[in-house]
Amino acid sequence: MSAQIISGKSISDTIREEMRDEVDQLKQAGITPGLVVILVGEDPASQVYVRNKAKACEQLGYYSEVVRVPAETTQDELLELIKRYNEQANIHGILVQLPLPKHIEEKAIIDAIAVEKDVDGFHPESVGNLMIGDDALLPCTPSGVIELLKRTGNHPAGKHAVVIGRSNIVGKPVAMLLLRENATVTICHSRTPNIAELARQADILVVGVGVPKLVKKDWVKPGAVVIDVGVNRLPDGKLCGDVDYEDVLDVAGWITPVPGGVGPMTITMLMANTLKSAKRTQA
Ligand SMILES: Nc1nc(=O)c2c([nH]1)NC[C@@H]1CN(c3ccc(C(=O)N[C@@H](CCC(=O)O)C(=O)O)cc3)C=[N+]21
Ligand SMILES: [Mg+2]
Repeated sequence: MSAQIISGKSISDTIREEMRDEVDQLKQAGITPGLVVILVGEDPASQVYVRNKAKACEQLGYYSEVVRVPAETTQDELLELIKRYNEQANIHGILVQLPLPKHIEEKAIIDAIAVEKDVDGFHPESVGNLMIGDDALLPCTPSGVIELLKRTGNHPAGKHAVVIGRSNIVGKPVAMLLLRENATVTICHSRTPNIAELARQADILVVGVGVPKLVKKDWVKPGAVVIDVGVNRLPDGKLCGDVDYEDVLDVAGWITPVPGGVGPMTITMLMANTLKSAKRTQA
């Protein structure tokens, strides 16, 4: 038996279609959702994401700006730029593409973004609200993962979810969202001695560590749902996940491909967050 492929591309298209009415209504009320993406330096991988985000904005009729500043931009200059967009009423979401050049402290930048425009969900106040279950803009990749699960009928409630990775942008928030959905959650990381054994107990396995093809078929329980958050650029230019897709395909019950899995969902959730933020400005 071969796993069912979870098409993030197609689910993403569905969600964007579902959003269209809401966007149009808001625009008729005089509010066009606006997103600014700030790109520091010339990282070629970042360029692709930025282009995909701009495309999604165009498709949904958002106002979008892409601000490209040189890699030598100082922290103060970047803070000044953020301050400007914090105050700009036609902008509802601010995304500063990470990682930043070494001379800029990421925390200072994230902290400076107005929490109501924090469409990445990386601000400490957004993270805190997620943790206590209050209303918040949720981080895009983790909320995309939850959407993929729910929309394929793989509801997390009562399941054992194993998360490999503990980053602030993927592992920790996705674990918290799975918990909120009533899964039992295990978080594994580089110092976990028996990762394969724990992974094999997962009904839902979420992997986001940045190690190409780390997860092999003997890490996966037959029939499990495998969500691959990895986006690794191989030397040949091809994109590859943290899961050995070919190897895992005939043991998993469900699997996300890379590309075409979690990636498009990240962008769609960014669009959803921007819409949510824009709607909140309505009287
Ligand atoms: N502040 C910030 N927020 C982010 O959300 C953020 C970031 N910084 N830095 C970089 C990572 C990475 N990321 C991706 C988004 C979309 C795809 C995506 O659309 N991937 C497509 C293919 C893209 C391609 O072909 O290269 C896919 O998987 O099918 C991938 C990766 C957002 N990130
Ligand atoms: Mg994001």
